[in-house]
Amino acid sequence: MADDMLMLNLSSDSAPAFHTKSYQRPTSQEKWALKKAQKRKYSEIQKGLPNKGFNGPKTKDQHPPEDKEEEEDVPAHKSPVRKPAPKDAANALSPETPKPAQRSQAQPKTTPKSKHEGEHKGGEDSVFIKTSSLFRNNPDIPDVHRPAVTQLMEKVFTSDSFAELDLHPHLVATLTKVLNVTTMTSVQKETIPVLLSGRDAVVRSQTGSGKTLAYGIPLVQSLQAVEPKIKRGDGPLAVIVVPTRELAQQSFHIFQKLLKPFTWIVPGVLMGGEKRKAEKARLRKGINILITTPGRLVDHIKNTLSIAFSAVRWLILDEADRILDLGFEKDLTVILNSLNATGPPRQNVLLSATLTDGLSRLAGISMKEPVSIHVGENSEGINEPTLDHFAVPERLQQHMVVVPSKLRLVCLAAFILSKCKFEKGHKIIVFVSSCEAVEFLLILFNAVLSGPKAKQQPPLSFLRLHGNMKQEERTEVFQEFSLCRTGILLCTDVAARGLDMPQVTWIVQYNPPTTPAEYVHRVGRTARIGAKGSSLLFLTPAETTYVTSLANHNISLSEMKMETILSALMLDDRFKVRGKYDGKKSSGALEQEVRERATVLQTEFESVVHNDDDSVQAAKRALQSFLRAYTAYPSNMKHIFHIKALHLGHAAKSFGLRDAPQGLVTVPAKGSNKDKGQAKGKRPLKKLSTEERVAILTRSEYASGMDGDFAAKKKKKKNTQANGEEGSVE
Ligand SMILES: Nc1ncnc2c1ncn2[C@@H]1O[C@H](COP(=O)(O)OP(=O)(O)OP(=O)(O)O)[C@@H](O)[C@H]1O
Repeated sequence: MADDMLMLNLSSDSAPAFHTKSYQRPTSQEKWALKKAQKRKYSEIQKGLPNKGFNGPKTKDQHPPEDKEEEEDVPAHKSPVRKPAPKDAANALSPETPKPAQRSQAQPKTTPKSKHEGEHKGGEDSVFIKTSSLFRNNPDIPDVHRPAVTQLMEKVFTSDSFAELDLHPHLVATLTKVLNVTTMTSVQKETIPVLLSGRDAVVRSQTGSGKTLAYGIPLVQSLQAVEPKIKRGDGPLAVIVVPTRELAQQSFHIFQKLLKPFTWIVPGVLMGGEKRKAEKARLRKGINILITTPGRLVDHIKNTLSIAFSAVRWLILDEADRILDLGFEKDLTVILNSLNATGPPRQNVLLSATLTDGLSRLAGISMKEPVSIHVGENSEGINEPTLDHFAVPERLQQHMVVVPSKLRLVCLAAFILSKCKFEKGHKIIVFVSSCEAVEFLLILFNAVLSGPKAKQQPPLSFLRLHGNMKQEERTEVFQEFSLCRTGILLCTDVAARGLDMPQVTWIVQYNPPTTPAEYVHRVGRTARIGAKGSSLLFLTPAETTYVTSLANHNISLSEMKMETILSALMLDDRFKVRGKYDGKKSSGALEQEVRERATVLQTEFESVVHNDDDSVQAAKRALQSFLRAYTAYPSNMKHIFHIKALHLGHAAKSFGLRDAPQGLVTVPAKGSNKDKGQAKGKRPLKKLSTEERVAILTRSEYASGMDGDFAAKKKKKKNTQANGEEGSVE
């Protein structure tokens, strides 16, 4: 999520604490694993091998191996030598910031410099590695209650061909030759005749069932038949609103293909991140099928004189429930007011895999007796009337795993290794709750799982996609991941809706989504159009009732065991502690060895994070953004996801931090530069209602990528008006 909505003041005084008292000592095996990792790291450095990690000099908390000291898993507030850290994550979001003077007093206490500095002499190249016990002090993993669920089934394909419809022969030929489709999917069979008859429609069918062509085909059929022939100069006859830039691009490419035989109809796309001047020029020339993200369309409605809606006959809201959502409410009102002010009678179409009747009635789109098309039916073949029950693809295998916070990072890494290193042909999307966490994981995984030490040829390929990236990069990544056969995409919910990336085999939800609908869309990036696919949802022991919440929407998950996932580390000799596993050991010994290897991996992550101050700060930012996102669960989910239930120290561990950082706050330090820009009109997150928070987070994630920076726009507008350019934002 965009950083700018919060005012952060991440204190940098996070020198790892050295506890003088043990809270609970690691087991001898864990010590062994630690020693092994330390020894290896030390000898690597002695040999002059490059240190793994982010660039930058070694920090002063690197000490010779003889100085090593196992970091105990002492809850922050039990440390006898430092200023008490917040007991829980909720406190970490408290706006109380230690005053600089207080901080400097606290500093010597947190790092017993004198002791280590002495021993550090002559140890320029040496390293001190600490890791806390990963397998101690974790909450018990409860038995997960999985209520019986009748999964809704939707038949994807029919045996009916497009040729049976009353379509222009060139359109049918294009479907066959250019788009390689001959028989209709269920949603297409039900929707195309309705739309060809001129009716409004509310369409719901599972993800990856062909909804784009379900509205695209009748739209093109109807526009190509308009007499006299449509001219560019007629302007938009159809407006298609989608929530993200990538989806806008994807839909635009489909229309380019569909319109091949009808060259006089011009499609065009408007979206944030593109040059407005170029878009305005295209609008002036004429776009007949306008595909757009809401924010950018509003931008043009307000600022582009050449945009006119007098000819609009179609309004299509793809991913309609997202567009009607809190975050886009205002934009949609502006769009509808503008469309309603002028033009002929309009055909309105709303589509989504998770559209509920209530929502479509709320739309305020003055639909004329819309036809409800719901492809879903239950296993008895009866149409399901309760519309907050969602269908997921039949060949999607859904799993969940319960992982204590401290083990989340190693468990995710082990899962990725198991699929992408030890099995072949996997293409994975990992959903994470914030842009900062995506950035952080990308750097960390590239350093540890994919770096030269991984000795993997070709190396694991990690990509990332989120709303804070530049548009060119977003487009590049989207295309690259769409085309690649294997790889891992780390992303936020910006990639959750509508994107059709072929051959994705696994969807991992590292952070659970805020609504069951978002769950459905995320997992829907795999198992599309009748293909197989799998998904894995990470939950902490405190979050397992989420399974019941999903069951209430007819979503059923099977459980995967964390130990099974971690056991993939046995295949990777990089993490071995006591030599090659011979496969004849007892299950107890195996379990122990898996734990040791997990500890070695965590140690690697922590040493990368603590390699320099920049990376520590990146980890803290990621942690902070994770905590912030955690506050955004709606009130009906707070019994499952409550910030107060998080253990800050354990959460910090999942970001490779050895300690719970202090001073994570939501208001700026007085006098900071950020303060000046952000204090205006922006309140600390903590003071917002949950509804407002959800709206901001949703909007910031989706909109950060699509409607540009309104402040910048306003400023520019002022400048250009001063320069005599009427109404221009360019
Ligand atoms: N009749 C068809 N036969 C074969 N493939 C089809 C057919 N119609 C669409 N497809 C393909 O199915 C895939 C999914 O289509 P589409 O993206 O329109 O699904 P969707 O229902 O809109 O999914 P989501 O709900 O995730 O947005 C696309 O690759 C598309 O080319």
